[in-house]
Amino acid sequence: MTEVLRAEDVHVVRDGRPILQEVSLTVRAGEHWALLGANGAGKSTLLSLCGALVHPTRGTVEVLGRRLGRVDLRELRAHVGHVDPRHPLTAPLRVRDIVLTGLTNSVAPLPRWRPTQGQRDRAARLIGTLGLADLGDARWPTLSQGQRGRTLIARALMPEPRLLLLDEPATGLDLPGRERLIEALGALRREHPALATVLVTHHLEELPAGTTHAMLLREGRVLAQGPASYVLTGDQVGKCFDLPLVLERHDGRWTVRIRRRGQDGA
Ligand SMILES: Nc1ncnc2c1ncn2[C@@H]1O[C@H](COP(=O)(O)OP(=O)(O)OP(=O)(O)O)[C@@H](O)[C@H]1O
Repeated sequence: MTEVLRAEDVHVVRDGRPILQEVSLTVRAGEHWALLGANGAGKSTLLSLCGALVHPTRGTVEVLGRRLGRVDLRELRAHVGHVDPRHPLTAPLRVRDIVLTGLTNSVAPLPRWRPTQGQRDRAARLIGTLGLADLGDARWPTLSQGQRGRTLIARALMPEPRLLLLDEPATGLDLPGRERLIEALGALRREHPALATVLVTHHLEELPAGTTHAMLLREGRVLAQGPASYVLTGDQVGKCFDLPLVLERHDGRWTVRIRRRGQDGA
């Protein structure tokens, strides 16, 4: 399968402090990675490297076959969908216009830029896939947090990226909002089988059933990585969060709870 991302022996140092150490990761087309770890473990820093937002201090990162440090990061970023929960939009734009700004990589529509009919059709299809078909004309300030998140995912997909990065996309969503997001990610994966995704979260309940791989980060180092069913066990996730945990998987989704003394064989 085609590699979309390869990080080798990456170190990131900030203010003289190691943030990531000896991190290697390869993501291939069609793979859906979960990046898990406690607060401060280095997840967002690793996602920034994947999105060509920062350079490693040491080691190599290749995004879509191009080595960071040898190519124009801005040009490379245009080919990676990065869903930023802090999207700086305040204007009351309509959902369909926000989604189209994914093509110009701008917060607001560019003054003289006009989308083609084909681009409009693609925006409408993505809006449908993300479960927003009835909201194409709705304006940003009237959207719920979950609807905003799904709008931004549709926006990130407009330029047909091969890699989609999601930083805690379910944060702040209520239960229906979270489930709609997970459903939309499932639909996306079915409709775009070659798309690769990397999703950062603290919560295993937020992982879609289609998650294929996982990486556990602890204090800037990789604790475990590989196929999700191998990595996401009570023992390994427990080490990651420093808690005795019991993990269960039903219909592809995960639940987790603390293992009580005297229960579950402890
Ligand atoms: N530019 C920076 N300068 C100094 N320290 C930084 C910088 N960026 C991140 N850090 C530190 O690096 C560590 C890892 O940060 P990062 O945001 O990658 O962690 P995270 O796993 O995403 O955490 P969270 O779950 O809290 O979002 C933290 O201790 C953070 O304070």
